[in-house]
Amino acid sequence: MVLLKHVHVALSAAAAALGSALFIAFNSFYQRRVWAPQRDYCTISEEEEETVRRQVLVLGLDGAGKSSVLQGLSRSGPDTEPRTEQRSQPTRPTRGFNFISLRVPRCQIDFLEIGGGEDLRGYWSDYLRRTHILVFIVDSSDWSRLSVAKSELHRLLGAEPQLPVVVLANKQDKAGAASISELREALSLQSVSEERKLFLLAAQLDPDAIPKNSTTGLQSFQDLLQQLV
Ligand SMILES: Nc1nc2c(ncn2[C@@H]2O[C@H](COP(=O)(O)OP(=O)(O)OP(=O)(O)O)[C@@H](O)[C@H]2O)c(=O)[nH]1
Ligand SMILES: [Mg+2]
Repeated sequence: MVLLKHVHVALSAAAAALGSALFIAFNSFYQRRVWAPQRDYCTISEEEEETVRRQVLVLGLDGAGKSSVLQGLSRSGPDTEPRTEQRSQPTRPTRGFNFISLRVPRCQIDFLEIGGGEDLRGYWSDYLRRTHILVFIVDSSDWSRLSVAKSELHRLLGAEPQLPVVVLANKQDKAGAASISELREALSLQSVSEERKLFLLAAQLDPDAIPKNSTTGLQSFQDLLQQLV
């Protein structure tokens, strides 16, 4: 059993590594076609080729809402209301990685999610070095695992002391969800050095409520990232 578990973890790691390599190769090869919020696809002109690329690493425990956030970002432009036909699709646990690219003025932001399952968390820090911003997503209603989220977050903070961090307090729509001030305390954010750029934002991506209520927090999140990149 132990051997099988090791083989499984090794295979997951290999899949994540291979996935990342393919992701980089794919992006280099197809960098002339990127998704733009206001247009379906745009071809980058010579002038636009000076656009900088930034990587945002999206981490957090399994089920926190990482894939849902990426899906939400790819569905809504800067000021578009969610449309009925753009209802979110159910997400599945990410077993390796997941990515999207967003085009904002003068910048292409590559979002890379690594799955949050226990067997994948050990590989998170391998991806920090190439990252410009860390987004750490927390399920605000999952009180029983806030302490695990806290240790994982502080492990990452310790590994990259300079990296700007955005903590997204997701699932604010759920009954009993921790408030922003409760999360600041539960995640010990007050102990983080004042020199680090650290932000705590609320979000709610309830797949059933989104078409009715466009206040998901994703717009503020995207605006903040644009400021940081
Ligand atoms: N009520 C509610 N449900 C949410 C919210 N965000 C995500 N979910 C649901 O939470 C579940 C897990 O979301 P995912 O986006 O797959 O979570 P993940 O962080 O990508 O998980 P892994 O890929 O396993 O690491 C899905 O059923 C989502 O529909 C939210 O803000 N509110
Ligand atoms: Mg996922």
